[in-house]
Amino acid sequence: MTLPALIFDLDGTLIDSVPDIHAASNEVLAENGFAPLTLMQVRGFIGRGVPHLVHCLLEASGAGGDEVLQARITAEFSARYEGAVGLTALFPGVREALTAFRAAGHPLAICTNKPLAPTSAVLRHFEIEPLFATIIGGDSLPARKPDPAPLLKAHQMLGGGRALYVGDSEVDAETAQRAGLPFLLFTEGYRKAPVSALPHAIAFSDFAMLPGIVAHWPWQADLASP
Ligand SMILES: O=C(O)COP(=O)(O)O
Repeated sequence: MTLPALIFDLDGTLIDSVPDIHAASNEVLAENGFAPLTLMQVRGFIGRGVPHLVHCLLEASGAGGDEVLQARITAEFSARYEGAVGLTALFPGVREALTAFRAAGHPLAICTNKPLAPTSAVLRHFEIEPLFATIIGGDSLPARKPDPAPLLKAHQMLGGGRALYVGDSEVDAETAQRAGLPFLLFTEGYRKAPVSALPHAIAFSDFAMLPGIVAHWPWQADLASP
């Protein structure tokens, strides 16, 4: 019997990327004459893709609503951030959990709102890209999460069937709900609301717990799974 597919969000779930995103944001803001923002401010802007991040950067800098500026800063941020991985870390236990899932035969995928180029760069940096059969980025489809289309596409690319989505945020919880997949909430990521406010099947704080959770998943009782 095929083992369940596991689909992962990236930022705030597998990787702690805020320091690099914060640094690239402040460099681009400085080049355009704006003051730096705090790490926690930028952390709150992550999860809905680069255009949303840049929109929030400009709003917080008192320059929202300028579409020409938005387009320029989006291009400048993308160029600066792509390949900026030096301050990014895998969350503890991620490499071990992913390696164990792959060795056991679980089909693995990523469904992130981060564009494909920086996604691939960071996965190559940590030498984990070959573990994933499918990678859906924020620029893979016309729609981004919380639209369910990217998650449904990742699920389909893995052959459908039993699957779980693992993520850290409000966006991920809504996406899983709309796609009809059970959602596993990693509590140490970038969510803004309390755990209780996010619809989820189970919450976990340490990737060392994940193999046990998946191995004992109550599929029969899980009416949400397709
Ligand atoms: O907003 C982004 O660029 C990426 O966020 P995600 O990996 O949590 O989807």
